[in-house]
Amino acid sequence: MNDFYYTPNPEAVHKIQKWNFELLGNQISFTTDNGVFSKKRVDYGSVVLINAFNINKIPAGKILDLGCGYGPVGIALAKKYTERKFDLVDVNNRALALAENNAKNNGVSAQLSIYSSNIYENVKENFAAIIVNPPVRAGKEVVNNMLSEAKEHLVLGGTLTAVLQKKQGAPSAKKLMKNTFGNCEIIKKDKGYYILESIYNGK
Ligand SMILES: C[S@@+](CC[C@H](N)C(=O)[O-])C[C@H]1O[C@@H](n2cnc3c(N)ncnc32)[C@H](O)[C@@H]1O
Repeated sequence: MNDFYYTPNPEAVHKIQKWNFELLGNQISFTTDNGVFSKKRVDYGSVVLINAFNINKIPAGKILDLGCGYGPVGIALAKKYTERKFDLVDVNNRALALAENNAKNNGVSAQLSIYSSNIYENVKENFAAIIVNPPVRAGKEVVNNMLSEAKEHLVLGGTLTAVLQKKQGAPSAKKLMKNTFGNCEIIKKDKGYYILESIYNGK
């Protein structure tokens, strides 16, 4: 059975769960299901990522939540930064339907465009920031493409912010980001999770 969270149509038997989680000072209600990533609580790496992301560092413009799952990153940021617009994309249709529903239930639908995309395939704009908790289980090629192709989808001064565990490839991801952008900083380390950030400076 296809029970992977990183495929378009997971076949896992549905098991809807509803719970609340506080992110950036807001109580957010989530509905999740089998066949999506981190269905019982917001992934710790995503929490560290959301908290480390600095909106004051980025230019004006939209933000891309790449591999949005059921939507915790984009929804938490939209709830806090009400003046911003976001695109949320994922390859998993079950996760996308949950993200739509979660956006509606938390009153942020108007700020979000949620659509299917295999990495950047259907992403047609350039963003002020791309934020990603990459699908390590989907393999290195997907993760590396998410990081290295980000450059083609950022406006000048835009940032790529990614979370990876040290033991799941953060050091090599840092090298890749440095090679691609000419810069990469570890902006936060927490329990083995590294938050990596590169700025697109036109080179
Ligand atoms: C580690 S999860 C993070 C999910 C969500 N951002 C969160 O914080 O819970 C990575 C996400 O990337 C998605 N993904 C996997 N392969 C993808 C691809 N080729 N293109 C777009 N998204 C993909 C998965 O379906 C999954 O939802």
